[in-house]
Amino acid sequence: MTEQATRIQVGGTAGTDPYEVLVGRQLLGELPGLIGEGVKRVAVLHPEALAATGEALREDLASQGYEAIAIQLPNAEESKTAEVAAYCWKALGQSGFTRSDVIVGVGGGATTDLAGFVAATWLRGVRWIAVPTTVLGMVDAAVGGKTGINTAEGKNLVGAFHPPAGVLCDLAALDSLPVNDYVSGLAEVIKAGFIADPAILDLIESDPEAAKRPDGAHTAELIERAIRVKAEVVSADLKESGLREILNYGHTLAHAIEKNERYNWRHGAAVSVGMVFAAELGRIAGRLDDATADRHRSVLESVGLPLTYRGDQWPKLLETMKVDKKSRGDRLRFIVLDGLARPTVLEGPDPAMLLAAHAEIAA
Ligand SMILES: NC(=O)c1ccc[n+]([C@@H]2O[C@H](COP(=O)([O-])OP(=O)(O)OC[C@H]3O[C@@H](n4cnc5c(N)ncnc54)[C@H](O)[C@@H]3O)[C@@H](O)[C@H]2O)c1
Ligand SMILES: O=C(O)C(=O)C[C@@H](O)[C@H](O)[C@H](O)COP(=O)(O)O
Ligand SMILES: [Zn+2]
Repeated sequence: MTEQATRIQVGGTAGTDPYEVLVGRQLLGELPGLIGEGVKRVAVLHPEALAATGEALREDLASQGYEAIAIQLPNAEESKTAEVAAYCWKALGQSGFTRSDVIVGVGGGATTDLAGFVAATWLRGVRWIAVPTTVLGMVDAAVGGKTGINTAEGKNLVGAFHPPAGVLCDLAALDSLPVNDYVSGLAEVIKAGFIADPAILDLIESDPEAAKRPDGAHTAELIERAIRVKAEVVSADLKESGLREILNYGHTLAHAIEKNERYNWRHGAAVSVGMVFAAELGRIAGRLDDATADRHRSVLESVGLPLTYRGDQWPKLLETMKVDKKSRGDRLRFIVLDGLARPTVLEGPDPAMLLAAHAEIAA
């Protein structure tokens, strides 16, 4: 039985299909409605860490009459590869998966990115539903239709825009999330605070310890506020022709760090360092005031997120940043702040400026 849930609408503008993000508890009763009529097969893609959850969901769907299969993926970034996508395509092919069948991705952002990518590519696109089970998945990855995998050259370099038919954020899933992964997700929540909704920062600063816990006083509000920021942006600009770039705040450097660490750093940890870098860049460019730049360090540190990265890696990071999706030709582009909740693009910054910003995050 579905309890009362918060419903946040996404899309429905500029020819895109609308869908809802539900936030609450015991939401799986909503799944059959989202799967829709005339569906014969459902594939549940889940990470190894959620083997029991994935199997329980498969059994539940089978008991409702679907031909349900579970496809187990490696945990975390190991699932975001061409090999794992090919493994899924094979499983779908062997089960006779057609265009009227449905994929359900249950897991963190890595799982939903991969599940969405498999849905986007199988038969050139089948319906999919996201059931995010991490903070980061709920507030960011499962919402907005960016799906994809990593390649040897960089993060998320192959993918497609393929929005889900619905997103079910069951807050109870967060109870089993390791604290390190919980905190990693807070980086994207804090990002939403800096680019659009400073009330998020106030809530975290009022009790950083509570912000790190699923039973914290403001957990649901923080998650819902961050989802609303994301929903509003992607509804206005699904394919990142402009406004959506603000969601990439901190990501230019973050993705380079993740690649440099062979994807063994959590995305949120890298985004934390990337936001400190972007704040320094904004400050050095004369756009961001000292207080707001310093606030990045204090709020990120208060929940235990990293602020620095190995200083000897700069040449490699700079090289990797050139294939960032915001780059145009040889020109690097960064999202910086003109002030709190005033994101903007910094085009082709002077190399000396980049080096100076790097000095501020170099360990
Ligand atoms: N598509 C987008 O718009 C978008 C946005 C932000 C991030 N992302 C992507 O999301 C990924 C990061 O996602 P993440 O931070 O959720 O990490 P993740 O998916 O790697 O999950 C972290 C770990 O937690 C495990 N896990 C997941 N849910 C659990 C639960 N409830 N209990 C116990 N363990 C659980 C996973 O198996 C994994 O080992 C990155 O690949 C990033 O690029 C995508
Ligand atoms: O949804 C977006 O747009 C974002 O930029 C959100 C980011 O948090 C997310 O990590 C996204 O996957 C990055 O996109 P990319 O296009 O830089 O790979
Ligand atoms: Zn991100």
